[in-house]
Amino acid sequence: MTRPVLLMVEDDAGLARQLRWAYEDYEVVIAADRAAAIDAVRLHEPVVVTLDLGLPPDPDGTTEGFATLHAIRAMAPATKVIVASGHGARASARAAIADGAWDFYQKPIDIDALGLIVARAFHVHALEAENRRLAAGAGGAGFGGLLYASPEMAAVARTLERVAPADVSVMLLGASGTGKELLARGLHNASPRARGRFVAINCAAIPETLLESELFGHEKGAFTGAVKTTEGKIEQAAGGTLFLDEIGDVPLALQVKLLRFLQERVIERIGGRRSIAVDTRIVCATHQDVDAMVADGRFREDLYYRLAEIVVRIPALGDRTGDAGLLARHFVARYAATLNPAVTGLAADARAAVEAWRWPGNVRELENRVKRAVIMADGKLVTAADLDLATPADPADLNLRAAREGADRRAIGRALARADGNISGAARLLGISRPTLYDLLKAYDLSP
Ligand SMILES: Nc1ncnc2c1ncn2[C@@H]1O[C@H](COP(=O)(O)OP(=O)(O)OP(=O)(O)O)[C@@H](O)[C@H]1O
Repeated sequence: MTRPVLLMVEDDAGLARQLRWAYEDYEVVIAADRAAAIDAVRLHEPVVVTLDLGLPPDPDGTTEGFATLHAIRAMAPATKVIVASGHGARASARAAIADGAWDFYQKPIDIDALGLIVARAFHVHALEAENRRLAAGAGGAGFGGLLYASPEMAAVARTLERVAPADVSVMLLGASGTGKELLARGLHNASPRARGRFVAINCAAIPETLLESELFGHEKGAFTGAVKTTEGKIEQAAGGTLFLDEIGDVPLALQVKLLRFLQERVIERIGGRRSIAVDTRIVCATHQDVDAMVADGRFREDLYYRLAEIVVRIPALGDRTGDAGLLARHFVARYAATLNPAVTGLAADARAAVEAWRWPGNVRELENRVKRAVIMADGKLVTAADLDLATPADPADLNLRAAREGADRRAIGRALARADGNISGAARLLGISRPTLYDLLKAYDLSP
């Protein structure tokens, strides 16, 4: 097996000799200056680079080191660059990290300590590469386009992977912009129906009067304007998956028709007399509180049970540990490539702001903010101001508040899960009243 290349940019010949043999897990390549480093990056495409900031012709300063860092970042943005900071040079290490370095180590070098940092960098790079591979849907594995590092989303993905092969109906519950459509597509792609079509319909976006014909189709002459016979979405999804987005917006009269289809698996086009058998898998989604809708009669209970053989709750972006930062970096890279290639990453204040923001609009909001910020950015790094986000104020205050909120969210999430989404049950488990739980759900923008 070939060993991965570790490029070490080091101008001290004695130290370089020592480093060359220090790490047996890697093929260590040494470069003594910027030009040699750039050549080595082109030739070997190393995943991890260690970089001494003091390089000739400025061995006592950091200008050459920074120029090398920028050159590497421009050529290979995914490379993990670990910079060396001489004693008393923490400020330059911090500046290097703000400029896109991944980590730093203190000189004089401790071979074992540096080895750990390097090993971690390789590991993180491998995870990111795996995520990118999943995001690109390579090989049809995983859920196409889904990017996450959080345990919360990993659990969702595991559940969906498990239910994908079974022909059961799945209901995805989550706020707007949490990726429900992406997950529905992932479910289709991971199912035996992947060769069939994935047909999506947003039940909230279509006027009530047209929704029936969109779903069931119509015969020529069925109503004014029906100039030709048209298949509905249900028929189009035969052999594949039908994704009913915003199912909570389907009016009661149409719910009856939908239920009949789910029971008998046949449809009649509007104005038609023929029953047409359709074999399709139903995945639906809503941001609404369907339990409450069932409770007060706005959603038919019998239809709910047909649609919700498996219910999967999609956590809000703010509840996914570490995902906002990962997605922000992903969208910066994606949009910089086409909209503003000068942009190479996020400034420290932007990273802090991304972590602190609650993301009420979830991934869609994050994507839109980053896209706009990439266009607006003056420099190489997107700032908090470009994102139109406030820099988090006093970190101590913020942390305490965030910690309390985090604890509340976790407890509420667990109680809701245990009470199967039932508000009264969850409130009892939490030892609070129903109205208090409702207030908390609203304050934290959670859906039961
Ligand atoms: N985990 C993720 N990784 C990468 N992109 C994501 C992820 N989640 C969502 N997105 C992107 O965010 C946007 C919104 O996702 P999507 O349309 O699936 O959300 P939704 O929950 O169906 O929203 P709505 O209910 O408002 O229709 C899309 O551009 C999608 O590609």
